[in-house]
Amino acid sequence: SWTRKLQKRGGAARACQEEPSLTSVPKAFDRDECARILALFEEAKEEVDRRDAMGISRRNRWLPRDKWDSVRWVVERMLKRLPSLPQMDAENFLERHVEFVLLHEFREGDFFDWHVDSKPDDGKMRTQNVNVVLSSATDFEGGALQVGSANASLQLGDLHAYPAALPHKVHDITKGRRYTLVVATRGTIEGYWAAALRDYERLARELGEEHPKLHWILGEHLESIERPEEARRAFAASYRATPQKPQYARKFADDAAEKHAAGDLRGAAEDLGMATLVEPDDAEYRVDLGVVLWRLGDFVGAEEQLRAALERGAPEAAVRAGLSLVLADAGDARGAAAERDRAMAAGADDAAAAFEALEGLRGGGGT
Ligand SMILES: O=C(O)CCC(=O)C(=O)O
Ligand SMILES: [Fe+2]
Repeated sequence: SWTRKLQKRGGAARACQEEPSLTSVPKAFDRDECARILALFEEAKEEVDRRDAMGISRRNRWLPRDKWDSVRWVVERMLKRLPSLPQMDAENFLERHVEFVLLHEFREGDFFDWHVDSKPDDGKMRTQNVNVVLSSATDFEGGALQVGSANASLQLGDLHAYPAALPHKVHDITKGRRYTLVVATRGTIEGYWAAALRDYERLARELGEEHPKLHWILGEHLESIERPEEARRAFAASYRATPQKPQYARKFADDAAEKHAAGDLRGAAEDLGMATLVEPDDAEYRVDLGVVLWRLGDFVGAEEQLRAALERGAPEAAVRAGLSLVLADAGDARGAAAERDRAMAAGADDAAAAFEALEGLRGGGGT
């Protein structure tokens, strides 16, 4: 199935041109119009939305559906200025293509970390986000709206549209208040998810080292389209890009040790696989993974990990002892003998101890 996946990927036509991601119309609404839009929400209930784990801190006011007639003129303007939206009259558009109409308020200290508002399997078919800036640039500080790698302009009345599936974030607001109108639209656009995946891959590549969450978003997407191996790599890249990377790797290795002790070899191999992806240069995790793969009967994988461990400075006598057992089990008696000799030459006592410990594991017991 691996090769099939790879073929599918390689064979897919690649767009040679990047999708337009953020469309901006400066001053699409004048000062009075912005005030009128704000006033539409005067009676709406204020909801404090604080979800730390998701990087959300803001206030929401939802426009109830029975008040949607009052934003028809706003939607009309959007349709006129954004020709890429499905064109029809505003009433129909609201009826068919609008999921919700929302006012965002960000106060000092608020933020909205990297996220996407659309997933292929969420059943919502949310496509474009349409935002109107309802505060003057002098009313607040910070709060940049970053859409992919671009920053949207934040002048009063500016109109922005971008794919809901394109990672975006509102940077920390350091002063004042920042209001935006959010109109969530849905539709069916051919190629939407293919374009989204290209964006995820590009952003992970270009910004991922500074913004680990972009790898995470890519990983979740790959998971949802059933590409679990690639998803794991993306999650590992996310851990790798954080300052806590050694702790994450250690945690995976510790979990693996527990699973190994409990006889869950597959679980242990998976966790150690993550540890080696998060800390590719760590010799110890490779030794552990090599041993688990050997016990699982994956001799090719085991040899690969043990040799990689040697290259990264793992204790030679013990690791060559392991290699010798792996090669013996793989049916390579000559290779096994050669590694045994090298192990003994590197340190007879250490080699003997390693042989004993590993032979103990081989009995199928060990625990
Ligand atoms: O700038 C804003 O408040 C909008 C940000 C956002 O995440 C959205 O509209 O989906
Ligand atoms: Fe969003």
